[in-house]
Amino acid sequence: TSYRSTMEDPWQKAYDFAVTVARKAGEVIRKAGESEIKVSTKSSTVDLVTKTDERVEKIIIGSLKEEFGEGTHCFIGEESVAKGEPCILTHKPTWIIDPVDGTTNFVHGFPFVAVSIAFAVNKQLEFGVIYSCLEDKMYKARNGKGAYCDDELIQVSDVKDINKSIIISEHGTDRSPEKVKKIFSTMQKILCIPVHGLRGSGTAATNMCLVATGAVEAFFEIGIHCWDIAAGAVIVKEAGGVLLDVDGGPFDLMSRRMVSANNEVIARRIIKEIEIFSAERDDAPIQKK
Ligand SMILES: O=P(O)(O)O[C@H]1[C@H](O)[C@@H](O)[C@H](O)[C@H](O)[C@@H]1O
Ligand SMILES: [Mg+2]
Repeated sequence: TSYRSTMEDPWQKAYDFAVTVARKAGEVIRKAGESEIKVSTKSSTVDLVTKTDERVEKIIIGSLKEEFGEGTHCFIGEESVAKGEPCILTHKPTWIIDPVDGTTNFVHGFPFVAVSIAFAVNKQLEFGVIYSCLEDKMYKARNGKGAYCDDELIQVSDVKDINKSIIISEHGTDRSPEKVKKIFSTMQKILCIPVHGLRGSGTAATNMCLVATGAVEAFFEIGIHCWDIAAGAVIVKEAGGVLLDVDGGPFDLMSRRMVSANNEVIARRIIKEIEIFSAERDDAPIQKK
């Protein structure tokens, strides 16, 4: 089935609502950061989760269900998937949510924490909203309508010379020595091209906003999940940037890997240096126990 609305601008209401919900969620996160944070772990001892992640996801999904009806819209949320909900993108209108992107930052008071909400229909991303709640910056973009930070149009940098670039990557939460070795080997090669600098904010969502505003030229990572990058993908694209797979092929939201850049020249130059390692797809069938 293909989902279409008869209205001229079918998803404007959903887009506006997402901005309101993201702001509300960010306020909850900001307040929660003022008191003691209780930390648990998920896939590894450095994959952190807090009560706030779970609470904020419930608030976001609860508000969206109330507004758009249960049944008709689908939801992929980081904490719901952690609890066993499916992570499969269908043609149905689907919300892809990371309630707290940068949970480690949140726990430590490192000032980059974002709420990421994206919306896809017929497997195409329609819009993305990222609220960097400690900086109080609202990033948003709708397919074909430009990208904004606090209502100001944003644009990627026009640097084409890799020697004049800043590149972002992250280490992720899988610390198996072979993977860490590849991550650092890639970083070493990029640093020695040389580039002006290597950075990392600790959240994929914020990193993609930094590409979109032109503060950096590219952000790439293997091991991220669809909820980390779905909203950012629309924002980067609408700011004039490009998205590619780490092997140079087309970007695949569920593949756990991505290069986002200001242009294809920079993206392909980075791709030449990336040492690829495996990460199981987000939509891989769940292993029967
Ligand atoms: O788990 P949260 O939602 O904080 O998200 C992840 C970040 O977005 C990654 O870039 C980053 O590399 C980490 O994998 C981190 O887990
Ligand atoms: Mg995340």
